[in-house]
Amino acid sequence: MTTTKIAVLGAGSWGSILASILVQNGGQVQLWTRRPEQAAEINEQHTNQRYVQNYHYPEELTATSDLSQALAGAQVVLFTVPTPVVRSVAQQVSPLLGTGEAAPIIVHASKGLEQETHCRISEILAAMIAPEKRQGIVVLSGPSHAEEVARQDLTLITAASADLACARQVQKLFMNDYFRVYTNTDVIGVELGAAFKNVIALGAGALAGLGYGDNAKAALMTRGLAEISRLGMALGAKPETFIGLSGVGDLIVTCTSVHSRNWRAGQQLGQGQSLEAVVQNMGMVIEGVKTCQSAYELAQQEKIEMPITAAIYHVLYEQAEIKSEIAALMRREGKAELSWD
Ligand SMILES: NC(=O)C1=CN([C@@H]2O[C@H](COP(=O)(O)OP(=O)(O)OC[C@H]3O[C@@H](n4cnc5c(N)ncnc54)[C@H](O)[C@@H]3O)[C@@H](O)[C@H]2O)C=CC1
Ligand SMILES: O=C(CO)COP(=O)(O)O
Repeated sequence: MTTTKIAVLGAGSWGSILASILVQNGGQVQLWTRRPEQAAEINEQHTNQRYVQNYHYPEELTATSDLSQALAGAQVVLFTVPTPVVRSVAQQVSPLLGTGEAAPIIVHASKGLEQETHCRISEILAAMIAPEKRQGIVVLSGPSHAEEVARQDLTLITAASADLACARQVQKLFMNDYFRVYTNTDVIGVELGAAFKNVIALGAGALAGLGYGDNAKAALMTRGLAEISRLGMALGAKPETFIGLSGVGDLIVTCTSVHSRNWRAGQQLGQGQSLEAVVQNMGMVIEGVKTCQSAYELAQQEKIEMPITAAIYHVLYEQAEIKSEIAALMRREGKAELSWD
């Protein structure tokens, strides 16, 4: 069996742990970071303390701050940088890729929408990387906190692509005894479920920060899923995707886990901290904050009712009080639960 050469771009918590799985599965991985000192820490100490504490990376994993070195001969290029920088990283990557037979499969594992354009990540990648420089674009998504994957807890995710053969190749690269991958062809549904669940997780954290209990959490998740599905379907997603791993699966994990940065950010907002302080102190990406604006604007554009998303938008962008937003949600006129009733 030939070894697959893989470039992983972004050495934060998710990129570094995905790189670790790929090495454990026999891949030849180059992990790219902008910061030479982080590459040195990974190569020499086999740690990445700022992002994943107390974890020893496989010694075969090599990191580099030289993008052309990371991409040299790569058959698979995995983007794991935060949504706001995907476009600029793809712009740097594109001139360094081979064409035709030498073109790699492009994979991404980021969960957000570009704030200004509302683009999904695969749309950004398709715009920035010419068709002759890629075999296909695959999205990896599902309930998967890096901290738990690091300790080899059982994790199931989805590899979605319009090109099923590419999704199957990526599935094969990642599958092992603790990491199981399903394929899906609904790229829109998988990407939108991943992006919008982060917004709802901010709300779940805020409820926890204010001391609300499990009833409120379950209500928010259920009605949040209804909003995600409504907007997702208006934007071309298949409804069944939202009851899959990248939909309700990821919504559950992000709304209930202390590992979630979005949930923790919401909790801190609920406890009265300012958004600026929360973002500053997290030191890692909180995708839901920017994606909330895109979701809010898309809902208005598509004329889709998304009261929970709108309430979170009012808190994040219009300095609304969380408690008054909750009161307004509870006082909305009575509705049928299902839109077809
Ligand atoms: N952490 C997790 O458990 C999971 C994260 N994700 C998604 O993966 C994406 C990345 O998340 P994390 O790794 O957790 O974020 P992180 O905040 O831990 O790390 C982000 C990394 O991107 C790098 N970066 C930032 N700006 C950059 C730029 N302009 N050029 C190059 N590198 C840059 C940072 O230096 C850092 O190494 C997000 O979209 C997130 O939603 C998806 C599943 C699980
Ligand atoms: O997407 C995730 C788990 O599936 C990670 O969520 P956070 O970005 O909120 O930590």
